[in-house]
Amino acid sequence: MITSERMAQVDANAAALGVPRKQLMESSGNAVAREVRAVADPGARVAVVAGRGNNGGDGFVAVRFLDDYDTSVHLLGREETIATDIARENWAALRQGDYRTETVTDSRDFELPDCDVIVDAMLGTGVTGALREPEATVAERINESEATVVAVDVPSGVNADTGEAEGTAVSADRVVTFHDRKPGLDSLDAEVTVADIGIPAAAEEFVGPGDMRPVRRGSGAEDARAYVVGGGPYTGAPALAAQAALRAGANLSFVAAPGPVAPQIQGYAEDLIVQAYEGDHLAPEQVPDLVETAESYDDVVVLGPGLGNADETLDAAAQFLESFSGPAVVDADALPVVPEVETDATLVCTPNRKELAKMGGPDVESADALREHADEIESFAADLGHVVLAKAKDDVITDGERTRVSRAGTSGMTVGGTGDTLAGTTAGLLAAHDPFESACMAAYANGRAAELLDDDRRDGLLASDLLDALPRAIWGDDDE
Ligand SMILES: NC(=O)C1=CN([C@@H]2O[C@H](COP(=O)(O)OP(=O)(O)OC[C@H]3O[C@@H](n4cnc5c(N)ncnc54)[C@H](O)[C@@H]3O)[C@@H](O)[C@H]2O)[C@H](O)CC1
Ligand SMILES: [K+]
Repeated sequence: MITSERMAQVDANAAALGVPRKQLMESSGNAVAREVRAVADPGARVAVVAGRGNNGGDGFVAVRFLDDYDTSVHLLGREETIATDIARENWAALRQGDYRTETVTDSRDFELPDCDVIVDAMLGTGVTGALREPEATVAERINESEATVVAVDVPSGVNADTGEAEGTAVSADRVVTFHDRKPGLDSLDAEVTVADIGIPAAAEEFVGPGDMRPVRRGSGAEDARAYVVGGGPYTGAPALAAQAALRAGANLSFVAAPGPVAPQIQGYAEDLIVQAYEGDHLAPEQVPDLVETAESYDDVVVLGPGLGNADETLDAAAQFLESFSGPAVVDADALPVVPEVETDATLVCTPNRKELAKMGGPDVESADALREHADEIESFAADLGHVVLAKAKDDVITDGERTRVSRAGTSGMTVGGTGDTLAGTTAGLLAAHDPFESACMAAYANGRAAELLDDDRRDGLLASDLLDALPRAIWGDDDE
């Protein structure tokens, strides 16, 4: 099963892998023609009713594969209003060939020709709301007709994700859908064929620019705040994480740190708000205040960077997670406590290979081998009940059901601190997005930031260099 949104992501990933959407459209149209062949013999009359989006484009392509049929193409709308280049190019191919085409701007002028098969290519996954005119009237005509109706991707007017229609919708005999089943098709009274359109498996397995759609298309959180609980023995880690959160869209980034190191953390960056607590390391007595602060401002917490592993600190980390119920990224020394606690918090855990083993996850022999253990990491995340972003050369991201791999990155990233920027980036995204998707996007963005700097930095990359490149990596330079 695949939702329309995930389909759009996979489609963009395929384009980045060298299989552009026009090529997919060619396969889709070919599959539609195959379906027509299954219901009618050569010579039969086939009317293709096409909309102005890519669903219509699939219909135009199908016509070129049906030269031994008596085809006619009915474009709903003026040709200047065809919405995409690839659909327009396929329309032009018909116009310049010897095909029967007409444009219909007023539904009152539309007469469905006598035909044996109707190809419904009016609207696919791009539908919003009830069918407008002329589509609504044309859908009624199609439904009154005796011809066999083959719908392209989804019957026009039906929401592919829910199966619901807000107004009139085409009632199809058959549906040719692409790549994978759509959740909304199961409830329909139609025979559904899933056509393989040649999307590379890598477009689904690997995180790509398409996976960045939630952040690139959506609006960020109104009031995203990050709250890094870190520092003590180390000061750079919390500063990097907190700055990365700002780069990933947080409006404010706080660091709660022990008094003696707070000025040093502040000294790295004027953009941070550093709040000092008593003592030289995190201890249980600080926890109630920290939890209260984080919860009262709906902060996304980053727990771990630079905390160290004093017994008291680990106890405090466990207590924090037991009483906190918001979203949090857990990293570094705080990771091993996660399996030991009962928590209502929504966690994204970001272990490296060694931290993964310390958490009770699979013991992976080398950083290069992480991906081979993806199934075990998935089961581990399912048992844990939290998202795991296991970081290595290839990152494995899983929520126990969905698992993806991010290959983005460079050899320069083995330098210290890149895990801290990853944790902070995850937090910045987690304020506005689903935890699994945030983890996928953060893994891709952190690696992509390094790729953007690779010409200048090579193996001399610093984690702090990533901060500058993160916004471009997140909001895009690599779209189709
Ligand atoms: N990988 C893939 O998913 C592929 C899908 N293909 C086909 O493309 C369509 C989706 O195309 P898209 O252009 O995004 O949308 P539509 O063609 O469904 O419609 C857009 C078009 O319709 C107008 N519109 C929206 N709502 C309404 C309405 N209620 N009434 C009237 N008009 C409406 C809107 O303004 C746009 O102009 C997918 O289903 C597949 O068939 C690719 O060909 C192959 C890869
Ligand atoms: K359709």
